[in-house]
Amino acid sequence: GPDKDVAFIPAKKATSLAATDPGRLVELVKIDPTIRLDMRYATTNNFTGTVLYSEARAFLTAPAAQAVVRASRTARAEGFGLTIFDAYRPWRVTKKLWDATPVGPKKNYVANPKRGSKHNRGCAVDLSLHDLATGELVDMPTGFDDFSEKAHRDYMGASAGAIENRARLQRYLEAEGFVGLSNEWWHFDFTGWEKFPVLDIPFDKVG
Ligand SMILES: C[C@@H](N)C(=O)N[C@H](C)C(=O)O
Ligand SMILES: [Zn+2]
Repeated sequence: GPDKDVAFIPAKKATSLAATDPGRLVELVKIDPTIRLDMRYATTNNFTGTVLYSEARAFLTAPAAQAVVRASRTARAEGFGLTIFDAYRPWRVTKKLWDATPVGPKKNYVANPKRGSKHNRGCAVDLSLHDLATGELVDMPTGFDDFSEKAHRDYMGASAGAIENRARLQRYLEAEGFVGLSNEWWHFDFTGWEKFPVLDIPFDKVG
């Protein structure tokens, strides 16, 4: 598990999240069926090249999930949909991602399992936008999990369209209480994440 001072709910305590607990994980598509999933860690199409999730499902704590739904509504009104790459991530998967990342600068793009990831708390989301008219993902400065400086939120070497789309995504999420991670244009943390424990509940035990 993570460091002793990190509040941690291991897999065997999965039932300790009551239905009324604000930290209870909510499945995004159940509260907004228009949200599209491209859960990359449920496929080999991710930086590890291995399947890390047995199911392609996106969960967040209730307040974070509701905030994503509000962002989705604003996006849709302007002709865009949300495509989710990752949301709640069990702690054991953060451990695997960390171990799969070589020592060096790429470690800056993955949370250290000793502290846990905000994804483990159901309070971080990785996502992009698709164009509702064409169904295509919009142009962004990089693909998901590009661990280079081109992924930085302030990287200005991308096309004007990609920079505009990155700003649009940031505007939708920041209006609803998320803060963008400086290194990764696709990653947003929900304000107040400190109040939620690091979880290691597998998807099939979330309920
Ligand atoms: C691995 C990448 N998708 C990611 O989520 N990075 C942040 C820093 C994390 O692991 O929490
Ligand atoms: Zn992330």
